[in-house]
Amino acid sequence: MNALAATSRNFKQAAKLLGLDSKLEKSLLIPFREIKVECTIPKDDGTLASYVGFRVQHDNARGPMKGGIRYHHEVDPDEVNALAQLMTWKTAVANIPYGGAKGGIGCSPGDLSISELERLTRVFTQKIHDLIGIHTDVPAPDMGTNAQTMAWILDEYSKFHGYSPAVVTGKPVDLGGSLGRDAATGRGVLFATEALLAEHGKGIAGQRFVIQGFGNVGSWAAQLITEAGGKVIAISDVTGAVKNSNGIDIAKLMKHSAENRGIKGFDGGVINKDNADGIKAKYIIEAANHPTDPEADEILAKKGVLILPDILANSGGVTVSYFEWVQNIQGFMWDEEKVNRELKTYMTRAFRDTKEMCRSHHCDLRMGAFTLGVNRVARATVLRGWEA
Ligand SMILES: NC(=O)C1=CN([C@@H]2O[C@H](COP(=O)(O)OP(=O)(O)OC[C@H]3O[C@@H](n4cnc5c(N)ncnc54)[C@H](O)[C@@H]3O)[C@@H](O)[C@H]2O)C=CC1
Ligand SMILES: O=C(O)CCC(=O)C(=O)O
Repeated sequence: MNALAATSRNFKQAAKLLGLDSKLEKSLLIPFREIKVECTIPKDDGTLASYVGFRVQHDNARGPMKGGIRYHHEVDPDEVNALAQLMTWKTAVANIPYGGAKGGIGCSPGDLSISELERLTRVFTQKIHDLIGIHTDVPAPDMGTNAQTMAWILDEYSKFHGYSPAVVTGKPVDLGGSLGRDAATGRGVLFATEALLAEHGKGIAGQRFVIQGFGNVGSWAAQLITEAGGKVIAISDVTGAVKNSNGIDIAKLMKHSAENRGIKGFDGGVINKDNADGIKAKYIIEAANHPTDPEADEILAKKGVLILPDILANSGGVTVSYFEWVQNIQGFMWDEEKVNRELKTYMTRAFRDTKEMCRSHHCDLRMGAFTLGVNRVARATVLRGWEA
């Protein structure tokens, strides 16, 4: 099942549990705006190369649309649509005043030089600058993009609209980025995992963890879990996997990964209906977006595996993006301790609110988070008089 079909299926199930009116359900599902642009750049060797860039703005009932920009060869309209929709429910689960959006460019960032990436980012920004903005749509990093990408977007956007640091989040601290944003998604994963384990009378210390992906989110999660006393016994990325039942030395692996552009030697794979049955974990924390097929969800539920869903587990990134945007608008910088303290408050609250929906709708954590998010967006939509 493709990402959009799976996300829409989860949404429809939540709408049914909430008893939403069919017209409202339809209007919540259809994206506000879908943008597709051609981005042609001169390569370093003088030849021209064309790429397709997307930005899907899914919903703005609760505030400006918010979501990352992904550079990956598999980026396509369906995937960006699904990820934009997930952002709408995620910002509502986190209870931050945003809607949802997502963007991407179909490219292999590892095959482009830094100056080619800069030209591509600037051309993409030129094509979409009139459709994003501080109170309209605020991009951030996602897979294949980082703080430097945000700095280029900020600079290009500012040429058209004047200096506007709040137009992107996840930017370098020197340009108004928030302290703690780099680690925020991984730290939020730690806080959400602590909240889940506490429900079962457990803590991070002494637990064994397996992590798929070792970029921004995976490496920070590994580092913070280790600091909290957890044992990370296996990690995979696109280049391979490492395993050590005594616990992997994360600092050494980070150095190796930076020097070798990944962990080599093993083919990674996502969770799907073919491998879900082989999973022995008791808990799955979805630090990535949409890593589990609905078919795999069903298999894992039968096996009694508890899944902490993406729109809750990885909401720490967009939550600190919100703190960054607030700091930019106020022109006042928070210290890192305050960022991390507030993040913990937001993550714990999101977990508690999700559990409350699980209890009142007799559903699992994924449906708890979906009903929570969808209900908040539905209420805002009705209050604004948009449902008819
Ligand atoms: N960066 C952020 O703040 C947030 C990211 N996310 C999600 O987290 C996930 C990771 O994002 P980032 O860490 O930012 O990206 P990144 O580009 O920094 O790292 C991605 C990592 O995933 C690995 N990977 C890709 N395909 C894989 C596969 N099939 N098996 C094993 N590993 C694989 C890559 O080798 C790399 O280590 C994405 O799904 C993203 O949408 C969610 C919330 C916020
Ligand atoms: O920080 C943000 O605004 C968005 C992060 C993101 O793309 C995500 O949560 O999937």
